Amino acid sequence: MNIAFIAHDRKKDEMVNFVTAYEHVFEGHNLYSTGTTGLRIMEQTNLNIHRFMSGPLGGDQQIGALVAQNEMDLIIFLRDPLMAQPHEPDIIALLRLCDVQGIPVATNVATGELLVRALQRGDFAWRELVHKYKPGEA
Ligand SMILES: O=C(CO)COP(=O)(O)O
Repeated sequence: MNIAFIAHDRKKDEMVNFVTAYEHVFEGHNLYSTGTTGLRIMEQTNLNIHRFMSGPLGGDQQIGALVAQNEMDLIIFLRDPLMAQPHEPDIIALLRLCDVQGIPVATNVATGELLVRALQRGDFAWRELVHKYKPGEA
């Protein structure tokens, strides 16, 4: 599965702890992140993550481009609900595209845990069908 990690600054420690706890689950998947989030996770784990630009510089939009193509299977996006972000429109756009494509997205650790356990159980197998039959393809 293609999985993306994104965390705002005051949520980065929480993200690192979360990914570390489930490192054994994530290690078998293709991992993506915004710039600084991915750096922090890679410093603390043995995971290999494809890092896009930092969020304020367009990283959310880069991940959004994969979502638009229905190529992202799961997004863990730990947003900071108590601090305004300069790139708020990019954040809203990414979440909107997740809803357009029906992509599972967790915006807090509690939901993240549920989705990761579902991933472990094989509940994401339907995404393989999505990858197989992309819109516009025969
Ligand atoms: O701002 C972000 C998401 O909106 C996260 O970006 P960084 O991972 O580069 O800090």
